[in-house]
Amino acid sequence: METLEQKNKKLLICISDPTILEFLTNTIQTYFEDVLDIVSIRPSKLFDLDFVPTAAIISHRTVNLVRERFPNTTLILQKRDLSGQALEKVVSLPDGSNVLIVNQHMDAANETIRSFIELGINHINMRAYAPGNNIDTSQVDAVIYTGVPEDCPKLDCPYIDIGLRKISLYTIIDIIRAFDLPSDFTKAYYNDSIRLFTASCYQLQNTLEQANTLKNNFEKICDINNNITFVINENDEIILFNETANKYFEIRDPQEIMGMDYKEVFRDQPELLSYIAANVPLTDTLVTIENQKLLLSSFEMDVDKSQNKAFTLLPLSTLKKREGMVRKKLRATGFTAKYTFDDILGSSTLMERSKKLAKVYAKTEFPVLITGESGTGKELFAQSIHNMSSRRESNFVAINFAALPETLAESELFGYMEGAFTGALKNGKAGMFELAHQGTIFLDEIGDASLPVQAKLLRVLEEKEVVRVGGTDVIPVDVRIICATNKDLQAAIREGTFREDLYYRIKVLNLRLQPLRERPEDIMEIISHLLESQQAKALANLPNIRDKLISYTWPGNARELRTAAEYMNMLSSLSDREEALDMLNVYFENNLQTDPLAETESPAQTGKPGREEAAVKGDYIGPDLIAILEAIFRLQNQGVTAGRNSICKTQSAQALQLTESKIKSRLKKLEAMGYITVGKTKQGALLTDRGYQLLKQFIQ
Ligand SMILES: Nc1ncnc2c1ncn2[C@@H]1O[C@H](COP(=O)(O)OP(=O)(O)OP(=O)(O)O)[C@@H](O)[C@H]1O
Repeated sequence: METLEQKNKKLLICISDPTILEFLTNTIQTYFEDVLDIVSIRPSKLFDLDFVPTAAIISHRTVNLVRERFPNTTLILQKRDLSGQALEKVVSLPDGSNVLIVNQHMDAANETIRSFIELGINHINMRAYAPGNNIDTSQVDAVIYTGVPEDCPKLDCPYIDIGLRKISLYTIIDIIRAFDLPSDFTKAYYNDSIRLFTASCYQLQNTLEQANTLKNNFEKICDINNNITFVINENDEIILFNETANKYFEIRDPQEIMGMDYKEVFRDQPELLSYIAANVPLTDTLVTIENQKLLLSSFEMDVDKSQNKAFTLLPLSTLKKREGMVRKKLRATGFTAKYTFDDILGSSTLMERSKKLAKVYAKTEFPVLITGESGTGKELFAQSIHNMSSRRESNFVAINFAALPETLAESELFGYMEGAFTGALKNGKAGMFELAHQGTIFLDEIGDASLPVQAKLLRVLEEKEVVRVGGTDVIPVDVRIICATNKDLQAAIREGTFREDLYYRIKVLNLRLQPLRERPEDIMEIISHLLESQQAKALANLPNIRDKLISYTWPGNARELRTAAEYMNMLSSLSDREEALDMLNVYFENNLQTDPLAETESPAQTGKPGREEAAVKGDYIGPDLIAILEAIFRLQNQGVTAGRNSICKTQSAQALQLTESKIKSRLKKLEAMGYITVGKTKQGALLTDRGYQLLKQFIQ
């Protein structure tokens, strides 16, 4: 046996792949050519050698041959590493890609696969390939080769050259050991290989980066909702303190408090300290920190067996701001009144009077009941009243009882709690009354509300608070009520389908909108506004068309007028004028037949001193005259003499700011019109029958 001293300096390199053989030989020579006698050969030349090398660098393919030829020689299995760049290319392949690893020899290709796996590359499916090796290449997404493109099969996919791989540090160390060389020899190689080492850590580095990104994201998420957030671990140490918390507690160096005991950090906040120390679940618990009220909540964080606890603090002032913003958003999503009095067309005496009265109502907080046939503009008026009221900045929430199924009415109006019924939304839902808080709720077609719903509505109007379906908490609501109906509510009360007590609650102020047939002057004004072109306007003004429009009874009122206007707009675009006229006449014949009922109901036939009559005569009956008539009526009923002074003190006169001198002139006017008599003595003003009939039309 050779002793250590007797060792020769011969290092054999025996590899089948000529490219790798040359590459390995060059690399090993770079480091050892001064101290070792390096011989490199292909396996076929093995038996030509006439010396026994101390060590031999071999591959998986040549190991048996060399062992057989030189049984006492130290065998060093060549190991190579990948460069960082090569690794990056491989790592960036999409997950699950089918990849061919190509080398001139299968064992070398397999060795590359082994090194990839050792380096933690496991997101791709790798198969070895060498020229002449018959394997299925139909499902290949990428080909990886080592410097020799000729070895690769011709496929339609990306080719990645990872170049010749560097010799591994282990191989260098094995050579040093085999020849008992001083360890200094590793130094030169170490400098080079440190880069390789970094590459080998590529995956680890990536994972660390991902973890860091996740941590940063988490901290950002904690900041997004602007809640003060901090996390404490089981040793009472602060392990997270978000940006909002830093600002709120005025922490100059956030890093400094990481790992600090929370009792130290919050030493000046005894109330907060006691809540944290109590170790009980907290949900929106009210705490005071430096005279400011905040809501404190705690959350157990059962992550990876840790017993961390997160806390959030939300100042009430922030909560209020958010509530305001949510309300604004709700308004933006549909709870808005878009119409104002300027959108209400018609300047007939009756329409002017309705607008005047409604504008006065807008200044008050009283409930308004708007009555009138379908399409007379009840909702238009309701929206305009809201928009002129002090509540215009808040929601206008409209609910139509004719379209609201009985089963949904309660939950829609008053909201519900989570789990109140099958299909109830998680976290429950606010009802229309809550959404209208500080604004106006418009209860359209109130005459269609069922008796049980009427009972609940009455309760809300009286108590000014709601309780959600399935809940117990009482929620105060500050809402102005405007109701509308085209039904005769007094008849409904007689029939027992409408509650009398509710009727008096909602009808504090009454606005009766007249149908178009009672104010024919408005027809042409509204229709001309809706006609888009000059041709359409000219068409409408043709004498026979105009007569038809005015004499028609318009049971659908302005809504029907809109439809007629749309039809006329469409016809006016026809180039053949005669044809347009014919079609219009057909439309009138089919649709606009004078309603015989309306004619028998006309004021002339009923003998009533109707508003139409008054308007035609030029006797304008403004809201001030009606208010005075109403005041006289009420005083008369109370047995009080209706003089200037007593009328002036009534609610209706005060709402219109009528002075005694104004009242005096109006009393004269009413007397001249035959609606009142004014006694010369203490008797005061008295309603005539005519005056009573007129007033009845305004006050149901
Ligand atoms: N004076 C008016 N000027 C302009 N448009 C009007 C006028 N009156 C009503 N309209 C229009 O007619 C249509 C019906 O109006 P609105 O919905 O306010 O009537 P309504 O009395 O509430 O009807 P319904 O009782 O059927 O609900 C709307 O398109 C409205 O803009």
